[in-house]
Amino acid sequence: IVHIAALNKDRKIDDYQRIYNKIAEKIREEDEYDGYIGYGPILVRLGWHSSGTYDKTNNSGGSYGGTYRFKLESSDPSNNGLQNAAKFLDPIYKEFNWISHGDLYTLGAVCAVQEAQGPKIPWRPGRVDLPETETPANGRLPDANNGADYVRNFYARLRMNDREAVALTGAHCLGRTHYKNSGFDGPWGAASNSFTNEFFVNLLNEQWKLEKNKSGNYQYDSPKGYMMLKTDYALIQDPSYLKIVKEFANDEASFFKEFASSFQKLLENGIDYPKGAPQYIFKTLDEQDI
Ligand code: HEM
Ligand SMILES: NC(=O)CCn1cnc2ccccc21
Repeated sequence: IVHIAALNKDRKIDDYQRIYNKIAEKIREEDEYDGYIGYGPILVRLGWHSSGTYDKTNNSGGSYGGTYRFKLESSDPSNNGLQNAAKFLDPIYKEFNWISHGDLYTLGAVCAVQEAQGPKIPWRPGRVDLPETETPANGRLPDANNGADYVRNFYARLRMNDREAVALTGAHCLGRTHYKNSGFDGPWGAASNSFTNEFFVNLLNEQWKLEKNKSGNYQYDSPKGYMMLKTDYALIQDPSYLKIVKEFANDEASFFKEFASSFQKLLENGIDYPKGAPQYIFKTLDEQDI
């Protein structure tokens, strides 16, 4: 399968910055969502899940076709709860319906990371809406009840190495798990809407206890009320992953650098960008004094 980015000569950076600002202002405005966490974390998850269906073996899935908009994909149990992110973006799509769904979902995730004081994520437009027939089957997104070998194999399908895998999972500094969505709960402690390296600091510094939760799933809990999935905890069980966790816990700048490149790679998996395709780095609201 080949997906070529469509170059749209009529649209320049300020067109996309306008959409970025609309999303950023709406995140700022609707701050009460999910116990005042806000919409940032779930917008990041929507961009990740619409990209995480990618399979390098046949270059299928991924963000290009915007197929999350079809029932088959949005009703995947792995996508429970993401409807809230899609509903958040609906009015913005109606106002700027010249943008493709794939570009909107990924732009929303980039905006959410940057507005949470995370790193700048370079972004390229050109995804093209594909028909429902192109929707990938359910089951391509990862299952949290697994260890390091599963995590390594899963990320390999997305062309990610150990360093990229650890960096990407660092996005679990944002938001929280919800029983009704995934059968995991917590953290009772501070769920965050700021993008930091805390996920790695917590992994190394907290005492973790494997517990069976009320849904019958196993998760690691800490005295401070933090939680980790088994796939999170795997990052300190595996020697190669552990080395990288320590680096990112001690050097937030190196985490930010690796996250930015890995997240752009994740959001662009499966897309061929022609020579001269534009790449944008958006300004935050703060940088524009908005
Ligand atoms: C092995 C890989 C991964 C597994 C098994 C996993 C699993 C999960 C689960 C079970 C939740 C809770 C969903 C809910 O109950 O609402 C969650 C939330 C989240 N995930 Fe992951 N995840 C993985 C990788 C990633 C990656 C690569 C990113 C982004 C780069 C990411 C970003 C997020 C965010 C931001 C949330 C919070 C959403 C919210 O607060 O509503 N995750 N993840
Ligand atoms: N600070 C916390 O205990 C929550 C961090 N956290 C750990 N694994 C997660 C998975 C999804 C969202 C937040 C997560």
